[in-house]
Amino acid sequence: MFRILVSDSMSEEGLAPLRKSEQIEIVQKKVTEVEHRLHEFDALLVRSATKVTEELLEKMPNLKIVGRAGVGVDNIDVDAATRHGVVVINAPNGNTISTAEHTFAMMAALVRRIPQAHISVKSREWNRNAFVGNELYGKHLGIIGFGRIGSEVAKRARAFGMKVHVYDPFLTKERAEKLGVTVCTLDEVLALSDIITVHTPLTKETKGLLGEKNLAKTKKGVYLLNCARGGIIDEKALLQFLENGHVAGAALDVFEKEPLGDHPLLSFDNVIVTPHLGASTVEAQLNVAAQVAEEVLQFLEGKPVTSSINLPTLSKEVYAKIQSFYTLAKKMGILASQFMNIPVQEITVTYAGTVADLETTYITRSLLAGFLQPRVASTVNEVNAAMIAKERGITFGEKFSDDTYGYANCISLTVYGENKVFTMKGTHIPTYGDRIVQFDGFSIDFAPEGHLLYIQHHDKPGMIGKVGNVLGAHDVNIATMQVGRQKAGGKAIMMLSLDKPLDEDMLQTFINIGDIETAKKLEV
Ligand SMILES: NC(=O)C1=CN([C@@H]2O[C@H](COP(=O)(O)OP(=O)(O)OC[C@H]3O[C@@H](n4cnc5c(N)ncnc54)[C@H](O)[C@@H]3O)[C@@H](O)[C@H]2O)C=CC1
Ligand SMILES: O=C(O)CCC(=O)C(=O)O
Repeated sequence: MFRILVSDSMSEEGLAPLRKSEQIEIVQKKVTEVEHRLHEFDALLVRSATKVTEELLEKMPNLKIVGRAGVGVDNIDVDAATRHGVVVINAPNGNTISTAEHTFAMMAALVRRIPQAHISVKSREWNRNAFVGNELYGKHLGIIGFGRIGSEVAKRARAFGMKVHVYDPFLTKERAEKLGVTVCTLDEVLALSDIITVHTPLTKETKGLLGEKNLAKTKKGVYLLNCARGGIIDEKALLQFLENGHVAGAALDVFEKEPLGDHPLLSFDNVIVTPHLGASTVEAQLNVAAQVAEEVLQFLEGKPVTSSINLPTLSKEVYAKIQSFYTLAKKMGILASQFMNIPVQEITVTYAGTVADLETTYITRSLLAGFLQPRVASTVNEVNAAMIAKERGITFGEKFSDDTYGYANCISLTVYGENKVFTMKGTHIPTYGDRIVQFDGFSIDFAPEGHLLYIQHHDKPGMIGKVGNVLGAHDVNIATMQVGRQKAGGKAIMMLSLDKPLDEDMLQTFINIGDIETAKKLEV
C-alpha cells in the first residue's frame, strides 16, 4: 500500500487515476494537519503553497517522490530532495497555455486600463476621458525567456500585429526563425521594446534581471509584465521607476514575497495585479494534476518517470531497453562493494556492444547506487548516488569500448581501492539472464544473485570436494558452482551459490582447509 499526501489544492478529476488504484491511499491535508504521520507517506503532491524544505524531508523518511503540479520548483529544495534520494517531478506543459493567455490578458488590461475603468464604473462614474489607452498593434514587444510560455506569448503577439524581440541566451537561431521572432541581446530588447514581459525561471542569473541598471536602459514610457516569478523584476527598482514616471505601468501576477499583503506597489494606479493566477484555470489545473498523478502512479509501480528534475529523463521505450542492464549494473555494484570492502577512490564503468548505444547515465547511476548502498546508512538510489559518491570522494566515469568479451553486450567495472584494483565483467543474455563472466581477473560464468560464496585457492585436485564437505557438514546445500583459473596449477576461484546464507564465522573454516587464500561471503 502506498500513501500519498496531497498538501495543496488540486483538481479532483486530475487525481482520479490515483484514486482508482487499490494500492494507493490519498490523504488531502496540509502538512501541518498531518505532522504526526508524515513518516507514513511515500509520495507528496504539491502546487506552490507547500514549501518542501530539508526539515520537511527529514520528517518524511519514507518519501520517494515529490510531484509538483506546475512548472516552477522554487518551493522545493531540489538539492535536499536529491540528497534524501527523493525524485522530484513537475508538470511542465500543462499550464503553458493558461499562463500565456493570462499574460496576454494582463497586457491588454494594462495598456487599455481595464481594471481601473472597471473600478470606476462600479463606483457609478462614467469618465471616458480618464481611460484612454494604447493599441498593441504595431508595438514592439520584448520577451525575456523564450521557453514554453514565452513562445506562446509570441504567437499571440504576432496575431495582434506586434513586433516581437526575444532575449534568451539558450535560444537557437533556427528555433527563433521558425517562430518568426527576432533574436536580440538583452540590451537590444531593453532599448527597443514598448512592452517587456519576462518568462524565465527565477535563478541566480535572472534574480533582479530587471533591476535599476537594466530598467535605466528601457524606453521612457515602457510597460512591464511579470507572470513568471517574483524577483525577476526587482520590486524596489520598479517602485523607483514608477515614481519617476519612466515606467508607464506594470502588470504583475507574481511577487518577491507571496502572499503580497500590504505593499507600496499597490498604491500605484498604473500597477495592476493578480494573486499568482497564471495557471489558475480549470483546464490547466486538470492538466497538471493529471500529469503528476500519472507520473507518480508510474513511479510507484516501478516504471520510469518522464519529467524528473533530478533524474535523467527517460521515455518508456528507452526505459524498457535499459531495464535489464540497469538491474545487472545494480547487482555488479553490490557485488563489487562487498568484495572490495575497503575505501575506494575511483570507479570506471565501460560499456561495449549493444548496451553502449543506450542511455548509460542511468545504468551507471544504478551501478553506483548498488556499490554505495552497503556503505551508507541512508537510502541510495539513482537520484542521489552521484551526489553521495562525490561527498565520499569517489570519482566515477564512463567509457565505451569495442571489446565485448565475446558477448553481444558487456559492462566492465573497474574499482580502484587502496593497493587493490578490482575488475568485473557482466553481460545480459535474453532468456538466460544476468551473468558475471569475469571476476577479479578470472574468467568465470555465474548468476549474480542469492547467497554466494567466493573462494580463491590454489588449483589442486580435491579442492572442490574439501569445500563441499565443509558446507555439507554445516548443512548448507550448494545450488550451483562455477570455477575459473588463470592457468593449470595456478591461482583459481570458485563461486558457489548456496541455498541459505553462510555464518560469517564459517569463513575461517575454509581457510583452515589449506591452499585457500580467500573466502568471502557475498549477498546479492
Ligand atoms: N504565473 C504562474 O502561475 C506561472 C508561472 N510560471 C513560470 O513561468 C516561467 C516560465 O515557464 P516556462 O515557459 O514553462 O519555462 P521554460 O523552461 O519552458 O522556459 C524558460 C526559458 O527561460 C530561459 N532562460 C533561462 N535563463 C535565462 C536568462 N538568464 N535570461 C533569459 N532567458 C533565460 C530558458 O532558456 C528557457 O527558454 C517560470 O518561471 C515558471 O515558473 C509557469 C506557470 C505558471
Ligand atoms: O500552482 C500554481 O497555480 C502556480 C503555477 C506556477 O507558478 C508554476 O507552474 O510555475
